[in-house]
Amino acid sequence: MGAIVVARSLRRHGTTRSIVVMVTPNVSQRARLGLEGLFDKVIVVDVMDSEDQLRLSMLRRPELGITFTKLHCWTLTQYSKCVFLDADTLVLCNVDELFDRDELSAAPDPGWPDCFNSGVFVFRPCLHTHARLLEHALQHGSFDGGDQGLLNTFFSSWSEADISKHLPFIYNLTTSSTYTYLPAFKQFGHNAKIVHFLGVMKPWSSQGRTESSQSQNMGRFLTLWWNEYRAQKNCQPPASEGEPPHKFEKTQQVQREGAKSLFSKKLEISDLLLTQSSVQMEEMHSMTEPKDKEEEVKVQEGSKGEEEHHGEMHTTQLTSSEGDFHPEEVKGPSQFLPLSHTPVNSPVDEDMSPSRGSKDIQDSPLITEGLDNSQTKTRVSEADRVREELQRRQLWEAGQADYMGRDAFKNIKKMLDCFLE
Ligand SMILES: O=c1ccn([C@@H]2O[C@H](COP(=O)(O)OP(=O)(O)O[C@H]3O[C@H](CO)[C@@H](O)[C@H](O)[C@H]3O)[C@@H](O)[C@H]2O)c(=O)[nH]1
Ligand SMILES: [Mn+2]
Repeated sequence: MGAIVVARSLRRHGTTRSIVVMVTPNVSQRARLGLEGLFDKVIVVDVMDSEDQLRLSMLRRPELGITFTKLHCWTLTQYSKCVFLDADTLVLCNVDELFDRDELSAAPDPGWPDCFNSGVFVFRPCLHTHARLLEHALQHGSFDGGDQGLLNTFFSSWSEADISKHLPFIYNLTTSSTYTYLPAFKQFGHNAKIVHFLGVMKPWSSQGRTESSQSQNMGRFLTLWWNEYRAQKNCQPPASEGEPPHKFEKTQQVQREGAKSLFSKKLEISDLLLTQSSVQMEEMHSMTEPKDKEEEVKVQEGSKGEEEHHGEMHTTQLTSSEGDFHPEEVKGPSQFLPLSHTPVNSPVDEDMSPSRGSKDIQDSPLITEGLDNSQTKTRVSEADRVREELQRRQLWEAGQADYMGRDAFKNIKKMLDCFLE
């Protein structure tokens, strides 16, 4: 879903460069066909995993080991220069000027601004660099277990050597900036060129609940993301079904029909996902609905550049560790909780321990029809609990922690102690 949005948003803003996606072999044929309708090229690469579980667990993101797969981008030597975009980015305007930069250009990471964030970066494919990167990985590993730690120690002069390699933050505006530095976000946020939904909560996993100060800020980007995703549904199908793959149909009304039926439908996106009630789907719809005309995304007629490659491209990566992605089965904002990602680093108290929050539910099947009443109740209440945790995390991330209650210092300390042990 992320990769689709990246491609669509690049095209919407008239990129003249080729758009390429790297996928791993476990991405289904069907999903690849969907991607082929949008990307100039779908390139299959092997999974590379740092398998550095210790460091990744420090980051609380064990799933990020496979981001080593990104390193394959240096093998795309049919292109002379590329811009890598994470699959959780959304392009807000034409950013082709990024190709004026040189390797390795990237924006600061908001968590440690002397490191660059590896969700958006300019690089030059080169087999020699690729080999050196792998060698570096073997010798030194990655200090955070993911590609970002590795790339930062490899391109270690980034923070000091050449200011032209520092991309402005607006090329990689991470969503956390709304609560880490809200006044700056208010002052400069409207200049954003690429939004990056960094962190455990992704647009496709969010419930779209943005009641806090985030609602006017990130909620807007979330709306744009969903509009872009839904617009896409009307502009394929893939080449094999007759339609020119890159011809977009004019204007798309946001599709609403069908969303309610999601509840009883077993979706195959991942067995880590849990459907939610149709009532909440309705809520989600109203949250993501454009609030005013300005926010409405208009789909312009456009076509993929016919020119041959200019030796440059945008690239993004998609891997899927679980099951197939069937775009056509998703009718609107998804109502899924990414259980593997659930309450990672929000403060924990007795009732909210990660084991209760994720493991139990991970083990339970999807909510489906045909369960007897008591079973249904148990599972629904489990779903409620996970939902509650997710809401709590969102409030926490929006700077609205319940400091007097469950997010009290003693609970935070307990979690830190547990983490440090
Ligand atoms: O199952 C997965 C997981 C990741 N990815 C790709 O890898 C990227 C990075 O993962 P993401 O969840 O976006 O990581 P972030 O939350 O952005 O975390 C940070 O840390 C990661 C690990 O170092 C870096 O890759 C990111 O660029 C950096 O922003 C994704 O966008 C995808 O392109 C997949 O394709 N499939
Ligand atoms: Mn990312």
